[in-house]
Amino acid sequence: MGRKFFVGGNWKCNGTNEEVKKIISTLNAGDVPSQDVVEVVVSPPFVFLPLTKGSLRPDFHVAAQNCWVKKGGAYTGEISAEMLVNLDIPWVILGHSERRLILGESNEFVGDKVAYALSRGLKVIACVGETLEQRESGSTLEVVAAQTKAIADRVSDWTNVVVAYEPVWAIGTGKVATPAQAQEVHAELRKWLHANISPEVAASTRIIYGGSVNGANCKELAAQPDVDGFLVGGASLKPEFIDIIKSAEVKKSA
Ligand SMILES: O=C(CO)COP(=O)(O)O
Repeated sequence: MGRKFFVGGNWKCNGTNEEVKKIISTLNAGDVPSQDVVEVVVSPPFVFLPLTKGSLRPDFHVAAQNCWVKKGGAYTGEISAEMLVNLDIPWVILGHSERRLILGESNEFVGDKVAYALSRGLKVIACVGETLEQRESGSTLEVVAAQTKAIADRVSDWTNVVVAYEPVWAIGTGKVATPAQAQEVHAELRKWLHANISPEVAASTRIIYGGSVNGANCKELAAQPDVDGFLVGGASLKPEFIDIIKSAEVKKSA
């Protein structure tokens, strides 16, 4: 089954109203491959979701960066999956390492969030990835498998899940994983899905890479057989995000 290339832009906690408008107008003017070739999803901070959704070109979609683990209610400061659905926001990023590590979200909590968001009809970009210490101690595969298992234990339909492999040591550091390093973990993750879920889910689930992706390194990464796209942080705020979207062409000609 063909996996459509996927490029997500995670704006994280950045931007003013004016800056967001500027980013959107750059994106809207960008010459990119068609939706048959690449799926593009940008993720502004919550407060800019309506502005972004209202002014972004229709072939690009919008994601929230997080949502609450269950139905909304007395949870001060949280945003529920229901609210995102109500605003017609189709996607949500869950389990980003910044939330796992800074806000203490456990594998189980992230798994619960993914399951709840999917149950409300959202599509999920579920993030996994090891720290430098974990990589150096040789436990990368064990860590990403445990993170993925906590999701798999709670989710039966993977149609609306994109897995983002984001090694923590590569995020915001300028220290991108080599194409071989990314390919190795992506292939292992796919093997894990094959063995623990099904051959169909392994073949059809997109596994995208995140961590210091930019306009210069994206093509080589995109050429790896198990790299199905990117989740881009810093460079998604810049015009080079368009070049990263264009790296989908590498797949088309492969
Ligand atoms: O965390 C990331 C995307 O979610 C990656 O961030 P950078 O591209 O800034 O390294």
